Parts: sequence; structure tokens; C-alpha cells
Amino acid sequence: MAVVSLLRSVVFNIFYVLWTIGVGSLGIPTLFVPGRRSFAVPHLWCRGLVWGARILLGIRWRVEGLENLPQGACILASKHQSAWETLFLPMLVPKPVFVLKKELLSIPFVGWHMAKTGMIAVDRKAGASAMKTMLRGADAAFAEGRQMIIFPEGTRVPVGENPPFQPGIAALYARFGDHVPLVPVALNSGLVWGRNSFVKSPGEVVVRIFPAIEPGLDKKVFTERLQAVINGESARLCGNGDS
Ligand SMILES: CCCCCCCCCCCCCCCC(=O)OC[C@@H](O)COP(=O)(O)O
Repeated sequence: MAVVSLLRSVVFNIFYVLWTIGVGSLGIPTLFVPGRRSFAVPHLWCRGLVWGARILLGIRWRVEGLENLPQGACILASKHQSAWETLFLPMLVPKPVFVLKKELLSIPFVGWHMAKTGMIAVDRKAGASAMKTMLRGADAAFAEGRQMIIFPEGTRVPVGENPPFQPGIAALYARFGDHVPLVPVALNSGLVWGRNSFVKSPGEVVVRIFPAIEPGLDKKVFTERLQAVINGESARLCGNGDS
């Protein structure tokens, strides 16, 4: 079995590079269209890789709670166990905007389109100025009615681990929580595509979308509520809690 998963992972990684160069090249003209943002390239790229993972690696998915996904501007605050959700979650929303680590902007093709589609790149080591960059970017993105995807943990986390949240998510809730719904997302992608694991295994990822957290909570109550939903439900989906 391990040999088959290894071979499938080799083929998928070759597909990943070819699909990125192909879509990235195809999309180069969109980089020069002034002003107007098109999400066609990010959506095509993500959809191709997620389906590639399904066909080549056997990684299926099931989404629960789609009815909780708001129209218009919103914040998807998601558990982060794998690169898989960075590809899958943008497929669920029309105008995705990620808060992402700035290192990603230096990746050829991918970085160009991330910059063009106004992703919010933050230097995770820059503290207060990173917070300012994120809040300014969020303000502009919500004014365009975009759906922000943010990983409160700020990094991919091994299954079963629940590190403290980065300060950004509470700052977003404090600044925009009264008019931009913040929606918790739990998942178990780390079971099939772990952090930095070259070999991926077949299986079903469950993505569970919860109703928005009510506005007006104080920072401590908000953070505890969000952690309980994201970490508690992800643990259940990973089989480390009563399902
Ligand atoms: C070729 C065309 C490419 C088009 C690209 C458009 C962008 C599509 C969405 C991809 C967004 C990726 C967002 C990643 C967010 C992020 O930065 O999360 C941090 C972790 O993951 C990695 O951190 P770590 O686990 O600490 O390595």
C-alpha cells in the first residue's frame, strides 16, 4: 500500500507543478488587466488541484453546513492541518481573499496571481505592523464584498494539536464583527495530507461550516467560543472525541 501511495504522490506532485505552470501561464494576460479583479485563475488552479488530488490520490471530500456560508463579505476562520484546505476553501466562495504568509508571494506564477487578486500578505514575524497590514487589507476586501479565509493558528498544525490562536483573528472580530459575519470551520484534512508530508493517503476529508459567531462578545469569550468550535469539532472529525 505504501508503495502505491508513494507512486500516486509522485504523479500528483508532477501534476501539481505542470498544472501551476499551465494555469499560471494561461493566466498571465489577467495580470495586466488594470484594476478589475478576476478570480477565474485562482478558482481554476484550486479546482484543478483539488480534483487532481481526488483522481490521483483518492482524496474525496464532504462539506457539511454550506447553508451557514454567508453571501457577501464574511470571514471563514478555519482549522489548518494541511495545504489541502488552502486549495479547497477558495472553491466555496466567489471572491476569496486569504491572509497568507508573505513568503508565498515569491513563488513564480502562484505569487504573481496572489498579488494580482489582492491576497493579504503578512510577515508573521512583524507583530504590530503585520496586524496593521492585515486590518487595512481586510477593510478594503470587505468593501469589495469579499470572503476572507484565515487560519487563526497561523500555521499548519499536526492532527490532535491545538496551539493558541494568533492575535489577528480577535482583532478582526473586534474591528469588523458587528457587520462582517465570522464563520468557524472545522476539518480533518491532516489525516490524509499532513503538514510537509510528501506521501498523501486516500480518504475522505470532512469540512464542517458552523453558524457565525454572534457579534459583541468580549475578546476572551470570543476566543474561547471559536476554539471550542474549531478545535472541538476538528478533534471529533479526526476521531479523537465522541463523534
Ligand atoms: C498558478 C495560479 C495560482 C493562483 C493562486 C491564487 C491563490 C489561491 C489560494 C492559495 C492560498 C494559499 C494560502 C495559504 C495561507 C497561509 O499562508 O497559510 C500558512 C500555511 O499554509 C503555511 O504555513 P506553514 O504551515 O507555517 O508552512
